[in-house]
Formats: sequence, structure tokens, C-alpha cells
Amino acid sequence: MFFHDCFVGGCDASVLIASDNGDAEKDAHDNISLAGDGFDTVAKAKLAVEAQCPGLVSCADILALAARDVVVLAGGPGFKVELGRRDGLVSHASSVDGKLPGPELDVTGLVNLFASNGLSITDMIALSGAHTLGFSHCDRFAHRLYNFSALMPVDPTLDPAYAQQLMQTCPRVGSEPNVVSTLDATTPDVFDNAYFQNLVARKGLLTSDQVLFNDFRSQATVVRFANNAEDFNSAFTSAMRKLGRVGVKVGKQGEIRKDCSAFN
Ligand code: HEM
Ligand SMILES: [Ca+2]
Ligand SMILES: [Ca+2]
Repeated sequence: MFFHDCFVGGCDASVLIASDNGDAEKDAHDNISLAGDGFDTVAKAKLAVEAQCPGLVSCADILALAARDVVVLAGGPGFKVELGRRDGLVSHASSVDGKLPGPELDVTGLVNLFASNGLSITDMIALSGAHTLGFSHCDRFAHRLYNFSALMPVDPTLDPAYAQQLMQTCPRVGSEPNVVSTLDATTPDVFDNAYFQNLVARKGLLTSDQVLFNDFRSQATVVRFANNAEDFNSAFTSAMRKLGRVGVKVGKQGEIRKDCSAFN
């Protein structure tokens, strides 16, 4: 959620706005699968903070802190979060188009999108390591199993046994739209560097994951993170801090929302 917020109009909690007409950022296709639990958690934290010191802590800052806290709760590294973001004044579903990476992107596409937000290729690789946690719906990667190309239905960069396993989870026909697979095949609920070890073993779920190992520009960094958890942790925390600076609003450019899901 923090990532999807920061890449659309900066880290300003625009992703949290709810609209009666279904035309806020959270209603956009790329955001529709953001977990309801995430929105609930931010709302609860906001209530607790408002009770102690009303009107002082922005929803954008709460989102940044919550992103850090979930990493720590899942066994990942702790880090200091810079604060002082103001909450944005606009949120349109149409603003999301083209701002977030699709799962089919190659390294060039990923590098360009992250560069447009001031993030390096190393930051991009480290942040992709967030896929050490969580799930993806079948429709985001099923093309790798059934229609990769005319001659090769299965993506040849996918480990064959892993591909078989994914086909069981996501059958070509009759798959429920809500079926998911874990993004990290080995430790989906632990924040660790197993995601990178999986990429080396050709068990990256999304195209955008696996290309990080396959492409010579990112391979050495993937191997380094796979072999050295400390290297990954420090690159991840540094990249999260940089992500948290994207498009930050100050003064009249924003406000401190009373309710994270509505403008004041
Ligand atoms: C590098 C480009 C990225 C692409 C193409 C990408 C794409 C995706 C896709 C397609 C999903 C599955 C969505 C679904 O089907 O529900 C997903 C899930 C997820 N992504 Fe990314 N992502 C990228 C980068 C990031 C970054 C930078 C972060 C955070 C720093 C992140 C954190 C997550 C998390 C935590 C999930 C799991 C959500 C859940 O289980 O509810 N991703 N991503
Ligand atoms: Ca935003
Ligand atoms: Ca993991």
C-alpha cells in the first residue's frame, strides 16, 4: 500500500481516500487487490494516535510507519522512518494509469519506472524483495503457464516442477478469480531473503520477479542478496527510506486528515 501510495502523486495517503462513486485511486484496477486489512490497520492506528494528539500525525506518515512495522513483525529489519508528510488533496482512479509497474514488465521497464521516482536499479531490486511476503492472484502470472508464446506455452525461465505446482493451484479453466499463490514459494510469511534464493532457483512467481535474475544488469545484485541477508536488509531499509521521500507534500500542498479515508 505504501508503494502504491508513493508512486501515485507521492507519499500522501491518496490511496486511502474512499469515494462514493468508485473513482478514487483505491478503485483503480492496480489497487483493487490491496488488502482490506491494510486499510483497517491504518484506520485503527489513526484513531489511537488522534486520541493522544489530535491533528498532528498525517495518514501518509502512519502508512510509512505501518509499512515498517509489518516488516519488523514478519521478522525483518527495523529502521527509522522519516516523518512530516502531509496528506494529499486529490485522489482519482484515472491518475493510477501507467504509474505502477505491471507484473509483465522487463528490467528496462522496471528501471525506467523506478528511475522516474528517483530510485536506482539497486533500490528497485531491493524493494522487489517485499515479495518475500504475501500473495498474487492467478491472473497476474497465468500467462507464464499457458500462453507464454506460440511455440512455448510455458515460460522456459520457470523451474518445471514449480510450473507444475502453479498449474495445480491455477488451472487453465475453472480457476476461481480469487485463487492466489504465494509470491515467495518457500517462506511466504517471513520477511527474509528467500525471495532472492527462489529467483536464483528460477522460482520467481511474476515475470517482473524472475527477470531480475535473468537479466545481466540485475543478476549480480540478486545473487548477492540471495547469499547475504545483511546486504539485502540494508539495501531494503535504505530503499524504503528513499521511497518514503517520493513527492512528499509540505505546507498548503496538503493537510493532516482527520479521517484517512476522507479529505477534511
Ligand atoms: C517491482 C515492481 C513490482 C511489481 C511488478 C509488483 C507487482 C505485484 C503484483 C502483481 C502483486 C499481486 C497482486 C495481487 O494479485 O493481488 C504484488 C503483491 C505485492 N507486492 Fe508488489 N510489485 C512490485 C513492487 C513492489 C514493491 C516495491 C513493494 C513494496 C515495497 C511491493 C509489495 C508487495 C506486497 C507486500 C504484495 C503482497 C500483497 C498481499 O499479499 O496482499 N511490491 N505485487
Ligand atoms: Ca499518493
Ligand atoms: Ca519470505
